[in-house]
Amino acid sequence: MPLKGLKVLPNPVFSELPQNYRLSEEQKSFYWENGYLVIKELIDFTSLYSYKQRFLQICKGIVDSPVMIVKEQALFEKNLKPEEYINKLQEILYDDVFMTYGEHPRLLDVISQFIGDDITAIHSMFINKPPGTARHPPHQDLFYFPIRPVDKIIGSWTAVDHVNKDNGCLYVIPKSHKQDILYPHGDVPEAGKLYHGILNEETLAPEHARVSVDMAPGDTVLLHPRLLHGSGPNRTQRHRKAITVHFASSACEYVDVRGSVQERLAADVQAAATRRGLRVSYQDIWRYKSKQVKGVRSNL
Ligand SMILES: O=C(O)CCC(=O)C(=O)O
Ligand SMILES: [Fe+2]
Repeated sequence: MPLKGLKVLPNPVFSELPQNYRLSEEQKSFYWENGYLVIKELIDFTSLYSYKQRFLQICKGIVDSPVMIVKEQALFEKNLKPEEYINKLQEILYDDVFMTYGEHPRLLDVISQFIGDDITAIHSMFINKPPGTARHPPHQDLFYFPIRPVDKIIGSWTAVDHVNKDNGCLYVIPKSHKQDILYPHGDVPEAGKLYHGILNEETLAPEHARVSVDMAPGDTVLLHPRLLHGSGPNRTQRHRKAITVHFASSACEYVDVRGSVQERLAADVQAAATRRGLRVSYQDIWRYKSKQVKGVRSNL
């Protein structure tokens, strides 16, 4: 019988590694110059293990969790086990176990060295990427966020499994965040309906400008929200698990995206909410799904 309602206590003690992490000047300037920064072994194995376990418990339906489950349709149609077709879990900030990532003291210490001590987590996912998953086309995360200023938003993506080119690791286009351009995004070939990518991607930097980010479990890459990045298909028999949260300074503001390239997505998201009987603005949706993780909540 499923143990619905089983309460799994979060593990607030991260004993394997120190709770703080001081960045060097070189690391900080690498981030601002290139739009990304890899930090080796930032997250401890106890935490990573608890995220893997939580994912499997959710797949098996033995715990209650408020996360949103996203399936890869082509894999779902093959009658596989849930962990072989569930591509990702969204909105993980209010899950008892996954929330320990967005509130991880060592990660927040790093984040505060870029955006200050008042931090709101705005977007969150656990990504499974099972064997056979399609590519995630090149995109800019800022396309999704009705929040500015851009330099006060930062993404954190931690490898839970080993990730390399074969199982669809991330790639980045270094320095692409430096141009003050937010590209139009939409449906693109081979990416299914799950992901938006930049339209006319052939006009972007050539393939060889892409830098693959191979990572071991616990390694973490920080991403500037305007940086062009994506990931390849998973061509192996291994999963490619990762956990990711975007953070913004709580002093950021919601902005009106009408008249911008973000307008259509905002209208689609709002229309979907309206169909479910929710009369809320796009900004309200972002307000509901975000969470204060450090300091004082002000504008967001
Ligand atoms: O994990 C991936 O493959 C890509 C994740 C990503 O860039 C995103 O969801 O915005
Ligand atoms: Fe992304």
